[in-house]
Amino acid sequence: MERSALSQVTVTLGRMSTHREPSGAAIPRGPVDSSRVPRYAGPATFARLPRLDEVGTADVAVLGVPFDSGVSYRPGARFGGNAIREASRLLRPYNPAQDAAPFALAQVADAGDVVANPFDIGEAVRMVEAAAGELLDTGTRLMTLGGDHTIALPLLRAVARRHGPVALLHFDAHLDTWDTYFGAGYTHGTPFRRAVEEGILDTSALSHVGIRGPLYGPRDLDDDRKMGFGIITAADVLRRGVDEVAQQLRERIGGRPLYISVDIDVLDPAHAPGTGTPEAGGLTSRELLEILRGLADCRLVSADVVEVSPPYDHAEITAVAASHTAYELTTLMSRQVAGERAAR
Ligand SMILES: N=C(N)NCCCC(=O)O
Ligand SMILES: [Zn+2]
Ligand SMILES: [Zn+2]
Repeated sequence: MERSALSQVTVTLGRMSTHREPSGAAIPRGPVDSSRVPRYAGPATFARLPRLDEVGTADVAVLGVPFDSGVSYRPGARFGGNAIREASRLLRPYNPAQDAAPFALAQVADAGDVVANPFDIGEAVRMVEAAAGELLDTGTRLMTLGGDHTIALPLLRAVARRHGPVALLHFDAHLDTWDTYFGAGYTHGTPFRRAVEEGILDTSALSHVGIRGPLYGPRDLDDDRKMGFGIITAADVLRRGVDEVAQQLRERIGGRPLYISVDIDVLDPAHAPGTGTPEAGGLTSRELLEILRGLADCRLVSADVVEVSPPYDHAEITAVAASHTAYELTTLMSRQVAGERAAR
C-alpha cells in the first residue's frame, strides 16, 4: 500500500529523459501532461516544464528573481515569480493565437531563482547581472519573472553584453526613467534612465506602451523624450486599437535585437490588482496579449514580467494575467529559435 503510494509520487514527479529524433536532433522535453497527472500536483515550475538541471541546457530559460527592495510603495513582488509559476499550471502546450506549440518548438526549462541580497540593492543588482549573464552565455534566451522593476537594469546589462545595445519595448503605467528616490539610483522607478546612461539600449528604438497617470512634472516627459523614448499611452491603445499599435511598434523595432519588459501594472487594476503602484485607466489583459501576438516577426532576445505582488492579489487575477503574458513571450521566443534553426 505504502509502496504503491510512493511509486505514484514518483510517477507524478518523474519525467522522461531527453530523447532523440531519428535524425539525432534532441526533442525538447515538454511539460508534465495535465491529462494524466493532475495539474495541481507536484512542485510548480513555469507551465509544469522541466527544471533546467533536468535537461542541461535550454533555448529559453525561465528565471525567477525574488527581489523587491527597490519599491517606492507597496512591497510583495519578491513573491511574484512563484505566484506566476503557480498560476501557470493551467497553461496548455498549444498556443492557438500564435499557431505554435512553444514547448515543442524549442527546449523551454525553469532555471529556478536568482539569489539576490534583499539588504543591499547594489549587490543584488550585481547578482542578477551575473546570474543572467551565466545563462545567456550558454546561448539561451531569458524569460524572467520578477521581482520589482529594478531588476530590468541588470538583465539589460547582461543582454547587451551578449547582443550589444538592444531595442526596448517597455509596457508599463510608469516611465521608470526617473533619476533617484531618496538619493538612490537603483530603484524600480529608475532602471531605464540608468540603462540609457550606460549605453546598453539602442536609443533609436525605445518605446513605452500603456503610460498614464500623474507625474512629478512636465520635465519627466521632456527628459524621457531626450533619452529617445516614444510613448504610446493607455489612451492611445484605446483610440487606435491593438493592430495599429503593434504595426507602429514593429516599424520602430525593425530587425534590431529586442528586449521586452512588461510591468504588470500596465494593466488596469481591474486586470492586475496585485501590484505595487497601481494606476487607474490601464490596458485590459486582452489588449496586452494581442499587442504581443502582433510582434511575431521581431527578434526577441529576452523578456521580463515584473511587479506582480501576490499579497495584494485576489483569486490569482494578476498572477494568471502574468502567466499568460509570459506564455505569449515564451511562444515568441520559441518561434524565433525554431526559425533560426530552420535557417541554418
Ligand atoms: N516601476 C513601477 N512599478 N513603479 C514606479 C513608480 C515610482 C514612483 O513611486 O513614482
Ligand atoms: Zn509601473
Ligand atoms: Zn515599472
